[in-house]
Amino acid sequence: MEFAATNAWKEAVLNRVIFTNISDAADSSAHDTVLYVGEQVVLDTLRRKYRNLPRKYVPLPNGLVVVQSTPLLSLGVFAKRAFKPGDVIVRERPFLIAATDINLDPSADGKKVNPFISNTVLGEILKSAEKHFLPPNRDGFGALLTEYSLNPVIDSRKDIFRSLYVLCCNGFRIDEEDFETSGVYKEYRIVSRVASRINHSCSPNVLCHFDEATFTFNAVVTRKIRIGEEILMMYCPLEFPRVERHLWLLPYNIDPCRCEACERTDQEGSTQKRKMIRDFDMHKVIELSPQKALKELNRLRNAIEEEKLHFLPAYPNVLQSIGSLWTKLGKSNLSEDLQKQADLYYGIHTSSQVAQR
Ligand SMILES: C[S@@+](CC[C@H](N)C(=O)[O-])C[C@H]1O[C@@H](n2cnc3c(N)ncnc32)[C@H](O)[C@@H]1O
Repeated sequence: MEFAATNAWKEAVLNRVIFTNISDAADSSAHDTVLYVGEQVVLDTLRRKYRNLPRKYVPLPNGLVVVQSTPLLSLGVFAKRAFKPGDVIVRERPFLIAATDINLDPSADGKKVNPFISNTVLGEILKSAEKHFLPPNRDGFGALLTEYSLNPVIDSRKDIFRSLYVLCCNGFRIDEEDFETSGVYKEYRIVSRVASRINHSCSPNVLCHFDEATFTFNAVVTRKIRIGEEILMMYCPLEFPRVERHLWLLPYNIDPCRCEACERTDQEGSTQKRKMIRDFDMHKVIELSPQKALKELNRLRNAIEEEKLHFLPAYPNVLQSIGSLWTKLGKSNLSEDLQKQADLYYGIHTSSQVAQR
């Protein structure tokens, strides 16, 4: 259902779009001066949970990554040095957080009812919202709409759809539970300068999360990254064969996925491994003899490592289980390293409320 975009209505929704008016170049003293135009409910709820919101954050040193052209499509983010699992490679405050699922009906005077506002209305709102941006953020936001995302429909109504398209294509989704708001919001999308350029891979090397307390977006390394390698995240669940992944990826304008895992010739082998990872039953393993259990767990571990799916929560579980079995078999020396590695990956997960595209 389309709503007439009355001014009052637009105003009501505009108040539900958050801007972090801080430039990327800001030094730490400037973090106190973050100015939010708009939604108070979110901030008030978060303030009850965290004192001094938004907290200062420790910016990463400059020059860890660079945005440049990628064989995948248009631009991507690349490592300027080597990284190891657990390293934070991107940390930044988004310059836009917008509710993309808003339960408001203009005819009901801004109170509840219809689940979605129309794209035209949201597009118009975002367009007017841009006026509030600091100049560097406005430029950063504008630069996100590169030729890769233009299509005839967008092109013909560029003025309205431009911002909306950036939000959909370059934004990360964070759900209501991440914000712990009660009330009207179900979903937000956040847009930032570097992270919004991170492309998708079916064998990703970072896990992304949004940290509420500092209002920062973070990308944590999940497997070794070489200098010059592209930083890649997942846009969809990955324990599925290529055909299924490609269906998941269509809404992200990825058709087809050109990542290393999808370009590999041995798709049959990959499909078998991913199915095994998806269907693996840890409970059944417990019933096996230690030797048999070890064999099964090592099969799972190898499949995860060969498919480069180290980000999966199952990975530290399997490392820890193999370690416990070695201890049981009297070889605690073998289990120590595994436990260390498992702890590292548990750490990566607990710090990560995963942000999705
Ligand atoms: C969030 S943007 C990533 C940055 C984008 N490449 C740019 O130049 O701004 C997502 C878009 O990048 C492209 N993309 C990302 N990962 C891809 C992949 N694995 N294969 C093909 N295209 C991809 C798609 O067009 C997708 O809609």
